[in-house]
Amino acid sequence: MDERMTIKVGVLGSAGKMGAQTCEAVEGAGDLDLVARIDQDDPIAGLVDAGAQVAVDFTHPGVVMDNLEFCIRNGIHAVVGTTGFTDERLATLRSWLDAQPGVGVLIAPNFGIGAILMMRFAAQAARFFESCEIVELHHPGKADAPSGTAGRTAELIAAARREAGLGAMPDATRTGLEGARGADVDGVRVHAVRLRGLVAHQEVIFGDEGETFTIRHDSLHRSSFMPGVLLGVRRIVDAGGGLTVGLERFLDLD
Ligand SMILES: NC(=O)C1=CN([C@@H]2O[C@H](COP(=O)(O)OP(=O)(O)OC[C@H]3O[C@@H](n4cnc5c(N)ncnc54)[C@H](OP(=O)(O)O)[C@@H]3O)[C@@H](O)[C@H]2O)C=CC1
Ligand SMILES: O=C(O)C1=N[C@H](C(=O)O)C[C@H](O)C1
Repeated sequence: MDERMTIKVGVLGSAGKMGAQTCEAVEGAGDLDLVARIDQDDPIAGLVDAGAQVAVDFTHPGVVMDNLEFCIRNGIHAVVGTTGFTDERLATLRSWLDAQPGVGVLIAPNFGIGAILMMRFAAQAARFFESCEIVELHHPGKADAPSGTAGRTAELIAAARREAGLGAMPDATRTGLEGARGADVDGVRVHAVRLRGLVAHQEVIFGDEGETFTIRHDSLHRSSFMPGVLLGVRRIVDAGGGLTVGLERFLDLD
């Protein structure tokens, strides 16, 4: 490919588990050019010096907003896998992007194609079952719980239940140790497992009279996220600016 046609990519969190995998994937893509590796102690201005058009962020919920403020202000598109995006944070991003027309940001709770389908199928199934709980399972190096994916799945299920007119799920628990019933995310119970040997896994379990229905997704290696990351990089450049939440928006699922 003509070098002038390549997309110049910088990676934030480049020494981390996902950042390192992303650097390798970008270097292996003929249409992308890895121009900057930025980790904890490197100045983020390196993105501008290197002429990055797109920054991929796999850092930490505590620093990602500062990174995005910098990228947007400097006209650099961003593809973000880092977790921790509340409605309030998304509103802040929209206001920053309004001031920089043409700059695009993709926030993707999960880049795994199977994980996106899991979320989609869970939302479809939600209205047919009285009960639903989520079990997410990850490596013990994960800083946040529950996972961003589990939070997003719970929100999608809750929205589908509301639309179908379903009320609260049955649960007779009156006593118990704190945490035993997991976290309540929009009325959906989410349980987080942290275990050596795991990468990223999730089960969505539905139940009703006489039957259960389980949807399970397993990321067995971080390479599973890379086709989604590269797709996000390619699509954000032509997205016309603004905020996109969820890689499914680029997958033509409907
Ligand atoms: N959307 C998706 O599909 C996926 C999302 N994730 C999410 O991505 C995030 C990163 O995960 P993971 O790679 O496992 O985490 P790691 O802890 O392995 O990597 C994070 C890296 O970012 C570095 N870092 C911290 N602050 C900055 C900063 N200001 N600028 C640049 N780099 C910085 C860290 O340095 P130091 O260690 O010194 O702090 C570390 O090297 C998490 O939020 C995780 O949940 C993970 C997998 C898939
Ligand atoms: O930290 C991880 O590893 C992962 N984080 C994301 C999340 O919190 O949903 C995506 C995937 O589950 C891996």
